Amino acid sequence: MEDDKSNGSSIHVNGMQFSYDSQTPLFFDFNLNISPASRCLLIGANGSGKTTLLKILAGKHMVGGRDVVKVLNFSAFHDTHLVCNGDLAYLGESWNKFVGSAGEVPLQGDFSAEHMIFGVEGVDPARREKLIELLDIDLQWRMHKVSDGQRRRVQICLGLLHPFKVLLLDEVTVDLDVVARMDLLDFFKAECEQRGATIVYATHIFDGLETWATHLVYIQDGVNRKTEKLSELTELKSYPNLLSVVKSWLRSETKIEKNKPLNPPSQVAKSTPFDSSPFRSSRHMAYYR
Ligand SMILES: Nc1ncnc2c1ncn2[C@@H]1O[C@H](COP(=O)(O)OP(=O)(O)OP(=O)(O)O)[C@@H](O)[C@H]1O
Repeated sequence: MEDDKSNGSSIHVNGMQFSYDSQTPLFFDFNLNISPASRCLLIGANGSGKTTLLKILAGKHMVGGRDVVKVLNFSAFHDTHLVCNGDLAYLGESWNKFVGSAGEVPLQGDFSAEHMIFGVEGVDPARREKLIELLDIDLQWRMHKVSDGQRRRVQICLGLLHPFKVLLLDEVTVDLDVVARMDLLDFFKAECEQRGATIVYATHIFDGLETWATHLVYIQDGVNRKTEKLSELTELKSYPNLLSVVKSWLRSETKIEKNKPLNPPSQVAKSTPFDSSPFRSSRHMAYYR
């Protein structure tokens, strides 16, 4: 019988292991629970594993069996309807390099914002209008001629057209001006409060997030160091803001790394016959979904 420990979590990761190719595992026995309707910040130094974790949660890497990485109680990788029906949405790397692509091959063309946004089928017209207005998109924009921030707005709009249940954001506000960023954060907050959506947001920009986020997950070198409600974060009482708290964590992290490695040698990957199996963890398979 299936052992379900997700306890109603929107996101449940149980004993996850993941490594790129035959490298030392980035994640080793990684666990995570994120409750419905939470707005969770994913925090960590450069290279700590935030993007990789979000991609795994988005079903882009096949990791472990069906019960290791679960979103809305389904397997993030195997249950493809999660992404197809829009319940699970991921907004990650920008279109700066690839306006459109087939795998890694960029497709070049003259697309208008209107062409892209109205090309998405089954969308509630009122939601579409609201997003176009919120993101201040000019439907006549030619996608190969607009600025990075304008292109990013169209990308965000496309990603939000369907009313997601779980949204994974990998630093999507970096190209946006301050007004667009704050409006978007307000929109996300309303989506969680009104529809019970869950958001995980990886960022290095903490401005305005103390009152926006409900939870925080802090990872260091693929290790879940802290999962906490923001209201229960004791450090926020002794530091002026979240930025100072995170700065103190990352500074002390450098000292830990200098003194001892986080992963004991026993956790370092050994080459096994499974490495050459087509069923090992693989990012390549995700390109064909
Ligand atoms: N395609 C890849 N192949 C091999 N190693 C990779 C690949 N992508 C990421 N890594 C490694 O995995 C680790 C985690 O990278 P990841 O991009 O998840 O970090 P991050 O926390 O998102 O960093 P940042 O804050 O800089 O965006 C890094 O050490 C990185 O070098």
